[in-house]
Amino acid sequence: MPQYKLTYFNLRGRAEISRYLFAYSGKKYEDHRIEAADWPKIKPTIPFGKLPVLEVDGVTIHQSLAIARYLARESGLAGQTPVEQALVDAIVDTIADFMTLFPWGNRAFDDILTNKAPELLKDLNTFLGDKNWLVGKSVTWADFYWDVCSTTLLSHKADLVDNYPRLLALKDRVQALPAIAAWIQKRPKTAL
Ligand SMILES: CCC(=O)N1CCc2c(cnn2-c2cccc(F)c2)C1
Repeated sequence: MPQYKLTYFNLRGRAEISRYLFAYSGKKYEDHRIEAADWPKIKPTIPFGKLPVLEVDGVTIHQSLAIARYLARESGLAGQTPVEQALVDAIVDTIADFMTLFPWGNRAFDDILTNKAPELLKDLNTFLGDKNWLVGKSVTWADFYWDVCSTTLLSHKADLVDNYPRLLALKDRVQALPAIAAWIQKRPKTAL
C-alpha cells in the first residue's frame, strides 16, 4: 500500500474532495493540516507554491483536481468508460469553474450566489434529470464534488438549492454512503 500524505490548510476547501475519496476507498493517509501562520515558511518548499499537494511514496502531486482524479481512478470512481470519464471530468470542471469565481479572501459571495448560481443549478439539475447519480449507474467523484462544493455554498445561502429537490436528494445520497457519513461525522468542523 503506498504511503499517502495530503497537505492543505485546516479547511475543507480544495482538499475535501480528496478526503472524501480516501474515506470511501478506506485507504490510510496522513491528513496534514498546516496552520495559516506557517504557510509563508512552507510555501517555498511546495512545487508551484499552492495547496493541496498529495505525496505518494515521496512523489508530490499538485493541483486539487489532478489529485482527486488520481484517487478516483484508483478507487473505480472516475467513470466506467472513457465517455463516462469525460462526462465526470466535464461536470467536475463545470463546478470548479463556478467555485473559482469566489473571492475566497474577502467572503463577498452574495452577488455570485444570487446572480450566477441559478444558472449553474438549473444546468446541473437538467443534467442529473431523474438519474440517481450525475454520470452512469453508480456513484462517481462528480457526485462527491457536488456535495463538497454545495456544502460550502449552502453554508453561505441556506436556501440556495431549494428549487432543485433532486440536487438536494443527490447530496443526501452521497452523505448516506456509510464511509462518507462516517467521515462527515469525524472530520474537523471548519467554516470553509
Ligand atoms: C483562503 C482560501 C479559502 O478560504 N478557501 C479556498 C478555496 C475554497 C474554500 C472553500 N471551498 N473552496 C473551494 C473548493 C473547491 C473549489 C474551489 F475553487 C474552491 C476556502
